[in-house]
This record gives sequence, structure tokens and C-alpha cells, in this order.
Amino acid sequence: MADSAQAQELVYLVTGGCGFLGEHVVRMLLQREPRLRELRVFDLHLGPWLEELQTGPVQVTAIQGDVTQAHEVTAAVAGAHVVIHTAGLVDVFGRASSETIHEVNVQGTQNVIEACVQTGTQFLVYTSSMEVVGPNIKGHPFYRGNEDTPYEAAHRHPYPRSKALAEQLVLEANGRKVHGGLPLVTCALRPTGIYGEGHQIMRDIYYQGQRLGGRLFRAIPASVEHGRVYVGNVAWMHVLVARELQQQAALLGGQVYFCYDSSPYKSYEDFNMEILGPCGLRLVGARPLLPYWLLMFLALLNALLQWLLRPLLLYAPLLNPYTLAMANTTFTVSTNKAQRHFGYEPLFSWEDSRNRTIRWVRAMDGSAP
Ligand SMILES: NC(=O)C1=CN([C@@H]2O[C@H](COP(=O)(O)OP(=O)(O)OC[C@H]3O[C@@H](n4cnc5c(N)ncnc54)[C@H](O)[C@@H]3O)[C@@H](O)[C@H]2O)C=CC1
Ligand SMILES: CC(C)[C@@H](O)CC[C@@H](C)[C@H]1CC[C@H]2[C@@H]3[C@H](O)CC4=CC(=O)CC[C@]4(C)[C@H]3CC[C@]12C
Repeated sequence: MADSAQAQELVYLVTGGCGFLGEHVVRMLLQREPRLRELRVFDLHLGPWLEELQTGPVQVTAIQGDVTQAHEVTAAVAGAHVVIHTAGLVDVFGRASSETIHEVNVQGTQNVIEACVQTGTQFLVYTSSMEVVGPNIKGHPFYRGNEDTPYEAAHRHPYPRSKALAEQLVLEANGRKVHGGLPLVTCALRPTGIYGEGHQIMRDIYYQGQRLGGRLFRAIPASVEHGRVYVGNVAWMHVLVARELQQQAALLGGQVYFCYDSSPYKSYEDFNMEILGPCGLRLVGARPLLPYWLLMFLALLNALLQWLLRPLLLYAPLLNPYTLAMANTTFTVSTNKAQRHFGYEPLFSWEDSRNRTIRWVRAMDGSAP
């Protein structure tokens, strides 16, 4: 827990606080925000681990709620000084309809903004995504770009579209007068592919490899770079920008920041092997074992099967046309905007991030679903 040398008078609300990133943000706030008096954790699905947080000096208030329900959001936001909005439907696997993705990610974000305005909450940090930028529908690479790099951000998929619309709402809301007459100060953080303890996809890939006798089969060329960032560093950036937003509203308000650290530039599969290799898996093939056209055919087959089976069951494999195209398109960032604007430095080195994630995967062993 943070030492309370400073007066504990602030109320924070974290939406999606029981999610993969949200839980790390909640724990990071308790460890590193000394002015915290109350931490509200708002989520559709509350985790049992919240119970263990009730014993500290900070009041942790668990709120089961739905961001698509404006009245529930307003009730949760009322009285908060800072809102960190991470709640979202992170679906590129066809599990939810495009309408549902839009309702949660866009309307839900609008509800959060309106709640801040109506109740007088002045500071809002939004968890956006690299996908707001790309990869775009044309498969243009984004090679170690930054927040100012020109790029044609064109999307068809409901998830990136929803994130882009939500981010736009948040940035446009910067400067609106909230109840009481003060200006709303907003910013958006754009993580690349987050990894770390609790990453469901890493877990799924690990079990997939175990089912295949400890082997994974390369589908993506090693030359394709895909940006990754450790969840602890993303959480830290959220905590830091939420603090600095209050001190430097003119500079930070209305800004976007990529989330970055010293995680290496590798293909999605090679990066995963940095963690899954020490956990007993190996990646077969120095180059993709199947040609891209055949992989795309299999991805399209998966999409057809998903459509045919939907009345009976949810079939949502990792491989679909969108995920294959994403994994095959270089998208990495190289920026120091967060450092320049609010002094961000990664809290966790690459070695520490990697070792923490490896320990988490190893601890999973034997608990395969
Ligand atoms: N996982 C990644 O690689 C990246 C994630 N992001 C963003 O980070 C945020 C968190 O993502 P993850 O932690 O990966 O996802 P997650 O699915 O683990 O967490 C999302 C949380 O939001 C909650 N939620 C969903 N719908 C809700 C609703 N209607 N009302 C209230 N709560 C609701 C879920 O219960 C869950 O706890 C999302 O906004 C996502 O777009 C951005 C870049 C990369
Ligand atoms: C052969 C490939 C299909 C196989 O490697 C599967 C990889 C695929 C599951 C991932 C490849 C790229 C990932 C996405 C990327 O990191 C950006 C993201 C940003 C977000 O806001 C949410 C998560 C994600 C869409 C992430 C999801 C998993 C991948 C598609």
C-alpha cells in the first residue's frame, strides 16, 4: 500500500477494474497513489480477489454495474475526482455482435463522459488502443511510429471502429464544463498488445501448445514486428497520467499517448515464445509452415464455421481473417511523448516483465480448462 505522507482525500473510479488491465490498474493505484481515500471498482463481473483489498487504509468499493446503463454509471461516478475508464468489449474473435461492441465501447464511453459532466468529475483517462490507428484495412505497416506519424487509419472491423469512435468522444469532451463550472480534462492512452499476468490469449496459446505436444507451428514471418507492452507498465502509465492530468491540464488535456516500454520488437509468435519457450513450448519452423493464401483460406473457413454453428454454439478460434491480417502486418511504436509530457518511465524492465509473466504461466500448469 502507498504510504500516506500526503493527505488521503481523492476518490478514484476504475471502470472494467476486474479485467486483465483493470485489475493491474486497481492494484497499482493502491500501491502508488498516496492521495487515495476511496477506490471504486466498477465492473459487469466483480472478481473475488476484491475481498482481499478491503483490509487496507483505502476504502475499496466494489460496484457491479454496466457501462451501457447511464444511471448506473452516473451513480458510480458521483463524487469521484478521477475516472479511469478501461471497461470495454475486447472482441476480435466474433464472439459479440458489432451492435453490442458499439453499445459497450462507444455508448458506454459516452455514458462515462456524461456522468463526469453531470456530477462534476473533472478528470477522465480513457484506455484506447493501438487499433485506433492500425493496422488499417489496406495492411499498411506502421513501423516504429509515434503519435504524430501520418497513417491512414481506416477500419472495417467493429472493434477498432468502436475504439476510434470512443477515443474521439473522449478527446472532444476535453474542456467541456462539468457541474460546478470547472472544465473536464481528458486524455487517451493507446496500449499496443498488452501481455502479462492474467493475459487470457497467452493462456489459451499456452494450452494450445500443450495439447500439441509442446509445439506451436509458425504462421507469421519472423520479420513482422508487432508491438507489445507489459501490463504493469500500462497500469503505471494510467496511474501517472491520472495524477499529472490534475497538475498539467493545459498540456495533457485532449492528448493521446501510446503505451510503451522496453519489450522487444518481434513478431507476435516470436514474442510469445520469449515467455512460452521457458515454459516448455517450442515454435516449429523458421518460416511459416503454410503459405499465406492457405492460412487465409483456413481463416475464412473458421469464419464460415462460426457463422454456420452460431445457432448451436459459439465457435471463436484465434485464427480468423482479421487476426491473421493483424498478426501479419507490422505495427510498432517508438515514442517518448509520455516521458516528455508527464515524466513516464517504465516501472518494469523487459527482464522483470518477462520473468513475472513466465512465473504466472508456470503457476498455471495443471489448471488447464
Ligand atoms: N488486451 C490488450 O492487448 C489491449 C487492451 N486494450 C484496451 O484495454 C481495456 C481493457 O482491456 P483488457 O483488460 O484486455 O480486457 P478484459 O476483457 O480483460 O477487461 C475488460 C473489463 O471490462 C468489463 N466490461 C465489459 N463490458 C462491460 C460493461 N458493459 N460494463 C462494465 N464493465 C464491462 C469486463 O467485465 C472486464 O472486466 C479495453 O478498453 C481494451 O480495449 C487496449 C490495447 C490492447
Ligand atoms: C496466426 C495468428 C492468427 C495467431 O498468431 C493469433 C494472433 C492473434 C490472436 C493476435 C495477433 C494480434 C493481436 C491483437 C493486437 O495485439 C492488438 C490488440 C489490441 C487491442 O486493443 C485488443 C487486443 C488486440 C486486438 C490483440 C488480440 C490478439 C491478436 C489479434
